[in-house]
Amino acid sequence: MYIRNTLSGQLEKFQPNEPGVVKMYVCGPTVYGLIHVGNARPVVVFDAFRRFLEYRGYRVILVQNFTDIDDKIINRAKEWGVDFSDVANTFIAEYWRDITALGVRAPNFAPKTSDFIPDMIEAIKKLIEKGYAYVSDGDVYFDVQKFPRYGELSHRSIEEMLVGARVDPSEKKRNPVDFALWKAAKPGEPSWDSPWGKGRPGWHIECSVMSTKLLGSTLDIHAGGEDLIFPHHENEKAQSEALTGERFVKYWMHNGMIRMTGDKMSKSVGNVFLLRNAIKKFGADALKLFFLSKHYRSPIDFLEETLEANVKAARRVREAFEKFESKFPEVRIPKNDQWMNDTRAAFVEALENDFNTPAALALIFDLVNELNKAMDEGNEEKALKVYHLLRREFCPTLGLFELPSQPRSDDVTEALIKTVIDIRSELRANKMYQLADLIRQKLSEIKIELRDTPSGTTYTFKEG
Ligand SMILES: Nc1ncnc2c1ncn2[C@@H]1O[C@H](COP(=O)(O)OP(=O)(O)OP(=O)(O)O)[C@@H](O)[C@H]1O
Ligand SMILES: [Zn+2]
Repeated sequence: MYIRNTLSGQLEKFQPNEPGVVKMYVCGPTVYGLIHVGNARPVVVFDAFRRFLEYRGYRVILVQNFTDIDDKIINRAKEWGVDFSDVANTFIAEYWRDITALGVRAPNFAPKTSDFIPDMIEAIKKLIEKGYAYVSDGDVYFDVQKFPRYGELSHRSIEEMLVGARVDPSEKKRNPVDFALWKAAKPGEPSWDSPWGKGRPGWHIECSVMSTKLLGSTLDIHAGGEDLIFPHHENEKAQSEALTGERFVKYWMHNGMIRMTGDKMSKSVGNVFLLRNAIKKFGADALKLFFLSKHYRSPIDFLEETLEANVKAARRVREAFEKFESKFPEVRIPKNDQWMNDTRAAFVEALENDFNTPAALALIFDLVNELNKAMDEGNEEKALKVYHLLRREFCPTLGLFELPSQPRSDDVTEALIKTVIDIRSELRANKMYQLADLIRQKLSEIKIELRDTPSGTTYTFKEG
């Protein structure tokens, strides 16, 4: 199997440290709000990758953290007049709801920052002892100049970083590129006792500590969105390697960004489509097809047309399965043969090439056509073989079609809205504007927004 390692920028043969075992860490969400479609991409992609490793016989130990101490969480807690942990625990619960609705398997461990504070303090103490970190007025910083390989992952030099760095004269850092390991407490913020006074850990140290505590000093795979390469992963790497003297990660995998209206879908930009609304509108399988139809490293634009095509594709697969299942309600297992082995080999070959899910999906769709053809021709034996590979091996390996189909804004709803729009257009044509406006208002109350365009009236579901 080959994986493109962000560290080398090359395709590399995959060989975990311990034969047969894969230790994998994925950076999880900062829990101060509901997750959006962009946040769901690494979750879906790396869940599928983990399933594929298991399909290939590896025992995978997957850790995905929750960042539950952060400025954004603290600000939200102040705004809402609750404790920071109430905000975090609320959005952790909401996260599980969303991920379950999406049909993604939970990681083996889901640690929270707040559960590992003593370990983080220990790690920071060691970094100071080893000369990689310094205390400055209650803060502790990592001294990047002391770590010669700093910049190796993001492929930039400290000089380049300095050009972009903001120099604040009140800074307590020696160098603007240095980053915080520990931040002194500000009034009204959650804080913990430490040798440097009350404070809280910086963002990067948490992932270094939680990953190595749970998985050991070298991880086989560290994954996350490419927006995390710098500074987050660069800093995690520097701290961890400075601490242990060993290589932190064998393979770094980064997914490309989901874009909306040209930019990265992001809470700070405000161009987000919440995952739960997307599941409601398109269904979990169409969404997963949307993520897996492009290579994990490519950017994808979140476009209605693309999603609609995925909805149709998902429906086509489901219909073929349902047809087979209604014809043959008993579970039957085909005898293995050369064709099945060759087909498996083609599936594996696609995914062993830097997890090329578009190629694997193309094979799945070809097989769906074969399934339909075999059923039409009454070739039961062939139909069973194709069905078996699809339903019990390939689709579960990518996490597809496991949940009961979820009615999105289903066909009946769609037809009803269109009928109402037609009646409203008729009213407008007859200058009965009051009634037409009443219809618009009533639809808006149930979160359906109408837009009159020169080519007719369109509608969207309002967020929230
Ligand atoms: N638009 C996106 N496309 C793909 N992955 C994303 C996108 N936005 C965030 N991610 C990934 O989601 C995971 C959770 O990250 P986190 O909670 O820090 O989100 P975030 O980057 O703060 O989101 P936002 O920018 O919306 O605040 C990370 O792996 C991150 O790389
Ligand atoms: Zn992280």
